[in-house]
Amino acid sequence: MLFLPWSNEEEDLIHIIHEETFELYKDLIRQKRSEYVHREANEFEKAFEEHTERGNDDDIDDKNIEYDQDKNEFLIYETGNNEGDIFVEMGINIRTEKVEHFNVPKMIPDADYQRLIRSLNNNQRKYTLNVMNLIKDSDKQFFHFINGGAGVGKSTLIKEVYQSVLRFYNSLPGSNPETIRTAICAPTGKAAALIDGMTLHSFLSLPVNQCKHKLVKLDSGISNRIGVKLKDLQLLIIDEISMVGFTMFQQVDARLQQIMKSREPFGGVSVIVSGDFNQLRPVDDKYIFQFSNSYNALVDNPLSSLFELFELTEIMRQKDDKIFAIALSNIAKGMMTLGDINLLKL
Ligand SMILES: Nc1ncnc2c1ncn2[C@@H]1O[C@H](COP(=O)(O)OP(=O)(O)OP(=O)(O)O)[C@@H](O)[C@H]1O
Repeated sequence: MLFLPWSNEEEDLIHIIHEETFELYKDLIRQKRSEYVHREANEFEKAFEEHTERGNDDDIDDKNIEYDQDKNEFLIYETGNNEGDIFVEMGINIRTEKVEHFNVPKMIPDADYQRLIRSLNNNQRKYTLNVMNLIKDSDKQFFHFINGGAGVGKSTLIKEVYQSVLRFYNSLPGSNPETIRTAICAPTGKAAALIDGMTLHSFLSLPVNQCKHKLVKLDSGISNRIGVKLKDLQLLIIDEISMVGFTMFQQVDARLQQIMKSREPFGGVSVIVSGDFNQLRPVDDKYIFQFSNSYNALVDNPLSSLFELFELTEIMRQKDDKIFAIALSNIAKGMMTLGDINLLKL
């Protein structure tokens, strides 16, 4: 009935005998439905499961990233925090007129910033000072990985670091607040919204379809326009890194090299990544770092070997949330207590 055209809600939809109306218009309903529903929900689930199983069976050939010129797969997204191009995701080959859009970094009000800084715990504070010293005192590129279980304050920390770095850059004489010198991103729209950032796809115009393992080279005009916007980029912060797969991480590296016109890793841009590898894993891809249960990195990715590890351990969530976060952390370590089991049974 969803697909039956109507003009008066009361007469056409509410005060009717549904079975009779359906019988009367079933051909039209089926025809309209077929225009919108191409696959049933359970078919999607089945396809997704099959795809995941296949992905697990044969590991991705990471060397197989190709660079080619296929403009349809590569679009500059119109809005900040979207997940990508809906037409491309649906496999519809429509060229829509696009304009690149960057969220110009926004400083939070002074009072909020001071409150944020004052609320930091010791480790968060130490880490911030470390980053600020690196930013202020040298041009040396750095790569950090902030690791820690659920609720230890990783997102809070990177939001604060981003604000601190932004303030520093904006305080430099002659600085242009419209210039993007630091950016904060996440792999999904939801995660990006939580940190007031952009998706990696939007920010770096990455291809939506990760399965093809192709990074399409930017059209030179687009590349130049992005290059102008990002030419001063010095620090990229990425949250929820566990959801960024091996392939996507390489694409971030390649895209930054292309935009910054530099063969240095990540185009010479410093990178801070933050996440918990016991939480969500990448869709249809393997982790960028491989971890054993004891959190030791078994480095099999040249990019991951660049990263210095920083751990946050103190769970910052309040009351009930904190108990839940501890239970999650125990599960991740394979050390569940009876209390944890009972909590999850409720
Ligand atoms: N220093 C702090 N003082 C007080 N509360 C804090 C502090 N750091 C973080 N929090 C609070 O703890 C909670 C968890 O923080 P946050 O979301 O930053 O953790 P996370 O490690 O990113 O968690 P997850 O991995 O589950 O996303 C939030 O409610 C946050 O406001």
